[in-house]
Amino acid sequence: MDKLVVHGGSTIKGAINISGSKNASLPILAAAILTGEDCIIRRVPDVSDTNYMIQILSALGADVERSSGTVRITCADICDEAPYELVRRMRASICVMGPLLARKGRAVVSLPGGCVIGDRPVDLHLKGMEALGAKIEFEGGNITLTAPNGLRGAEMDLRGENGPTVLGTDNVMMAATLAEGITVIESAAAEPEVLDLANFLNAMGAKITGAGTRRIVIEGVKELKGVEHTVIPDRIEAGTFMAAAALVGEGVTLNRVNREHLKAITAAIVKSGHSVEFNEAGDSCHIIRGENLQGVDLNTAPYPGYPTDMQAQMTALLTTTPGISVIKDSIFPQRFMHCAELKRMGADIKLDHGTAIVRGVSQLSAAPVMASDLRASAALVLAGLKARGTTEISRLYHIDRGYEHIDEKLLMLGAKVERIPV
Ligand SMILES: CC(=O)N[C@H]1[C@@H](OP(=O)(O)OP(=O)(O)OC[C@H]2O[C@@H](n3ccc(=O)[nH]c3=O)[C@H](O)[C@@H]2O)O[C@H](CO)[C@@H](O)[C@@H]1O
Ligand SMILES: C=C(OP(=O)(O)O)C(=O)O
Repeated sequence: MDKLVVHGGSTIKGAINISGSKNASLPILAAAILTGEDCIIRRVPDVSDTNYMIQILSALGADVERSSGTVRITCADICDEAPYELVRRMRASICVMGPLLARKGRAVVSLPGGCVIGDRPVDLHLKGMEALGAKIEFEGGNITLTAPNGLRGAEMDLRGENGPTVLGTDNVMMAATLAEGITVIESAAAEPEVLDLANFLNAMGAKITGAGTRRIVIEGVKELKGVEHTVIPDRIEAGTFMAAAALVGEGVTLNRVNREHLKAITAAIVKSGHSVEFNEAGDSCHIIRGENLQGVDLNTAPYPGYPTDMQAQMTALLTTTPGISVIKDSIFPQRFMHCAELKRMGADIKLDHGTAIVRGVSQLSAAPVMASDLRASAALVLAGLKARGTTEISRLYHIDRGYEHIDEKLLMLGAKVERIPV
């Protein structure tokens, strides 16, 4: 369990490359199950979540090779039961369910448990699989789905109480690629990661239209083939470094980004008084810390709204932004574990039913803090960069789930950070 020591109070400057998206990579790696041919996936970030997904695929019988950012997967002969010991470590392992069911006619996957960011049910995933004709049974903490005669296309609405489901849309879309007939998903998630998965599946020979909108239509095909694909840039990693640049930057450039995917995050950072300039191609941006800053009100929403995965980091930025900011998380109303730790560093935050009311203070002070989840840990790193003194962040494995070599990237920008193996 490594620790990160952040010596606060210095500035960051320079340029870094943003990695491939963790949340696009995970379902794309799982989608390789849909074919017996070789899939080559590039820019897969070297983070523990993608490593777990690779371990799950290997345990299912896939032949997997990883060399830096490129992963080659061949699922010539695979079994249909995902091992609990691996699945329980990562909620996104649920994305093997759709591909296994479509390819093997049966899938056994552990029911994911609760999570520190809130309740994370899979009822919408199962609603979709049932609509495609799967029989579902629960036993011993596992879900068993069967469709011995194959899946059939169907129309369904996957809207939940808090909006669409990203991995639920991915799962059903993957299952429907090999179903007989046409599937229509209404109230689908429109996140860029869903579109990236659809592009991967279409390159494999699937017939998917409408991905990236609220209505996805999938015409089932008999089989899919191997393909090469490059994963989209990680918009949350980019947003996190944008927030760092806004907090303590002296001119920071982020390369390998996608302007379109960053609109809501850019708007929030600009509204709080900083400047974000993109190059003409929209794949690089330069952030200059502002002088006349103001609080902003945010509410997380499905894409193209403000992403819940950037809520904690923006909360950290706003702790030292003058004025009052009201931050609501409508997608995961309990996702405020970072606030207690930020308060230990001197932040003025009041929590009220899924809303954080942040009153900007002039300075944070370093403290030993504990990471509770992936984005909460990123928020603590940001606060540590800004704070006076040395902040020690324990349970760094949370941040290693989703940020590729974050300490090395911060060092490249001139931050004073040290990873201490414990
Ligand atoms: C690996 C990955 O890509 N993870 C992302 C994905 O998670 P994930 O796909 O698991 O999140 P969902 O989009 O499914 O969750 C959105 C909302 O729907 C609810 N819900 C979800 C499924 C379901 O069957 N029933 C139900 O009620 C959830 O509790 C939540 O309130 O999207 C989230 C929302 O953008 C992000 O925070 C996660 O980083
Ligand atoms: C919550 C996240 O991931 P996961 O859905 O895998 O827990 C995230 O990436 O912020």
